[in-house]
Formats: sequence, structure tokens, C-alpha cells
Amino acid sequence: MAMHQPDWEARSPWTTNKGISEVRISPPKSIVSGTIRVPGSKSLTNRALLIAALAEGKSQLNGILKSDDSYWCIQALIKLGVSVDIDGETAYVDGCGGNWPNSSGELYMGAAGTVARFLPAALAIGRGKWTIKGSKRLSERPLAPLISALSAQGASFNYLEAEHRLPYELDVAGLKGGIVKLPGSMSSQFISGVLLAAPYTQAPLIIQIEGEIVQRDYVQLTLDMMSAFGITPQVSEDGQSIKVPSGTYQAQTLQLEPDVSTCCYFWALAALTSGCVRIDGIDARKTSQPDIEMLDVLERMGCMVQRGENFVEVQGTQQLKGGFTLSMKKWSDQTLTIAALAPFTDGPITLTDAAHIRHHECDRIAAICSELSKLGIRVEEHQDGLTIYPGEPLPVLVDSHDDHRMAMALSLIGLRVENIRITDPGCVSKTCPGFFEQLSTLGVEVIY
Ligand SMILES: O=C(O)C1=C[C@@H](OP(=O)(O)O)[C@@H](O)[C@H](O)C1
Ligand SMILES: C=C(OP(=O)(O)O)C(=O)O
Repeated sequence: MAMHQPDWEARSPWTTNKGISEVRISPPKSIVSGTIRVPGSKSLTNRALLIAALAEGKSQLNGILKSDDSYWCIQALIKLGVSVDIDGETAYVDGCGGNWPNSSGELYMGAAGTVARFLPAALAIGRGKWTIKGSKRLSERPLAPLISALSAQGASFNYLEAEHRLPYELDVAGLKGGIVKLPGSMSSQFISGVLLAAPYTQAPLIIQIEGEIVQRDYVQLTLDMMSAFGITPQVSEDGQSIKVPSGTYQAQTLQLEPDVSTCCYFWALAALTSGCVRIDGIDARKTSQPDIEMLDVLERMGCMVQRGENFVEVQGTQQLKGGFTLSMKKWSDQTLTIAALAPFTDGPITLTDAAHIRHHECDRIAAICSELSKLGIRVEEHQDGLTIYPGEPLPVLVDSHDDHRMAMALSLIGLRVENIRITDPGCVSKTCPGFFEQLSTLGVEVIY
């Protein structure tokens, strides 16, 4: 069967494993017990970078993620004329105060949904003409609701290939403000994207959200980051309307949290190996990153979880429990992780409310069903999720679909079964370039 070809152009200089066609994963030879540090959150990094670029003054962002998604965000900001200096995991951003120094050029978004959805509104507050391009997959991912909202606000989109898709030319001369209506059922990122630029519209802006929002907590992450830089929007009691005051973000020095979505693979590792993995730098009771919900599910499966003030430790168990249904609406990035844990539990697991992940880095529902089937695991595909049955995976070659989360989730199968082969391990660099290295540090056999 033909495997998905990587989109090499979207891999940044921060990628790892470039050109390596497959990786082979086998279980650790001894009990896993370790403490690790996980790189900064993609969601926090790209929000903080963009807000710092729009702010007045010089921000210092500590603990940034250095991955493809943040690289393309930084490159776009540099092309807009903002100075961004990286020293280790710290970014120094000299904000433009809402006046982009440059007004034209070509901007490449890589494969980053956050960049493609956050940047257009921020560009549209200024005057200029930009050509916006992205990876092949990003060019298939939905943008229409954001484009309609920005068009009604005064931005003009000229599509170079297909309507409402990347690549396009963007002609901008400021955003009017007032009421903006946006649906939230396809992606929360459209709402975050408009919010981030909203303090700079000509009149104060009010977002009216039509219907429900998937992964709503990511909108809260946006609101929290805006507040940290001095602009605090008001949210109506029912959560459907958000009023953003006019103003200018003020530069900050911030410490960003580790990426909880990445942490989940390592907590799942402990779960699957009866091992113990502690991750420093996370306070489970305080973080707003939605994927922290994974800890409750691991407990439900029988793991022991210790939530410390600045760490989370997961201790696995001999037999994981299954036999339940979970809604993934609020934290759907972990759908694939749970699907990879499910074969090793004692009962079927059904994951629901995740239809929108068909529009992520790949059609994630179809992709995970296809790869679990290749592994000999019984799965049923639903429009909005899947059911996975317990089983014994076969040692076969599986396809990462050029999707970091497919690769990281599928690698969990190799913690229980010798010689699980995964194509294109380099795709993890979208959010965690050091993923396989860290697996290996914890004693997992990783062979290229
Ligand atoms: O705003 C963000 O940082 C994100 C929002 C979510 O996307 P959608 O709301 O598009 O599903 C999530 O899946 C993605 O990994 C990060
Ligand atoms: C959906 C994801 O990414 P993006 O920011 O490209 O939407 C993801 O990281 O799982």
C-alpha cells in the first residue's frame, strides 16, 4: 500500500530525522522510571510570539517551543519586520506596537494551523499586500469562516488556487471592528485568530460565536495570554459573546508551560509499561491546557497519578481498564493517543464528538482506523470518532500520514510489541523534534 509522502518544504531547520524513511520501536528491556522535561507548549508559544510582536516594547519569552510550527511563526514575524532573537529556549521579541514595519512580501505558514489561523487578522490591522502560502495539507484545511469574517471587516482575499484556501493574496487596510459573527464548530482557531488582533481594530470588536465551539479551552488560552499582555476581553455569561477593548499590548517577560499535549505521550508510556514517568514544570491544577484531562482518563484506566505543585507523575498498572465512551470535543488532540492505548485495555473504548479532527494534519479518524486495522486491531469508524477493541497488535509497518500525532501515538504500540515500524519519524518535528530521542532516553528501543 502506498505510504504518504512527507511535505519536505514544511520541515524547518529545527526538524530532526530528516530523510529517515522509518523508525522501529520495541519495548524497553527494563522497567521505565524517569523524570523528563518536555518542550514548551505550541499553543502558548505561537500566541505569545504573535502578541509580543504586536506589543509595545521588548518581550522576553522563556521556555518557547522550538519546532516547525513555531519556526514558521517566527519567520513570518521576521518578514513583517519584527526583530525576534532566539537564545536557547528564550525568544526576545521587539514589538511593533501594532504597526508592522513591512507592508508586502510572501509569508509561508508551514503546516501550522495556528499560524494560518492567527496571522491573517493580525496582518489585516495594517496596510499592505501579502502572499500567503502553506504546506499541501494546510492548503486543504478549512479557512472559510475566518476569511468571511475578515472580508466583512475590510480585508480582501484573492485565491491563487482554490476558493477559501491557501495560497492566496491578502490586501489589507485595517479592520473596522464592531460585531463579527463566527462559527466555532469546525475549529476554535478562527475565534482565537480574530481575538488576537482585535485590540487594534478601528472600533472595539465584539465576537458573536454561532453555535458551539470545539476545543473551547483554546479560546480561553488566547484570552489568558491577551490578559497577560494587558488587554482583558469581557466574555458574556453564556460564553457566546466576547467584547475586546481597544488598546495596545504591553511587552512582558513570561515563562511558558511545557506542552501538555506532548506530555500525554510520555504519561501514556508509563501507563503501557507499568513504569513511572514524572514530568517537571507542570501544575495540573493550574494549567489551562485542555489535554491535562488525559490524567483523569489514565486514572480511570487504573494508573496512579500524582499532581505535584510543579510536576506530574504517572505510575502505570499491569492491566489497563477499558469499556467506556469518552467525548473528545474539548481535547481532541488526544484522540489518537487514547486510540493507541485502547488495544491494551480490557474492554472496547468509543471516542466521540471529534468530527473536526478529520480536518487536522490528516483525516485523523480515517487514518487511525486504517493504521490500527493494519496492526490487526478491530476498529469501527464513526463519522465523529471510532470504537477500538482490545487485541494483540502485529509487528507491521504503519504510516504516520505526515502527522506528528499519528507518529507519536503509533509509537506507543511499540512499547508492547516488538518491531513496530513507523514511516517518516521526522514528522514529529511539527511540535516535538526530540520525541524519539526522549523515548530512547527512557529505555525504549528506537532504531532508525
Ligand atoms: O488554538 C490552538 O492552539 C489549537 C487549537 C486546536 O485546534 P482546532 O480548534 O482547530 O481543532 C488544537 O487541535 C490545536 O492543536 C491547537
Ligand atoms: C491540530 C493540530 O495542529 P494545528 O495547530 O496545525 O491545528 C495538532 O497539533 O494536533
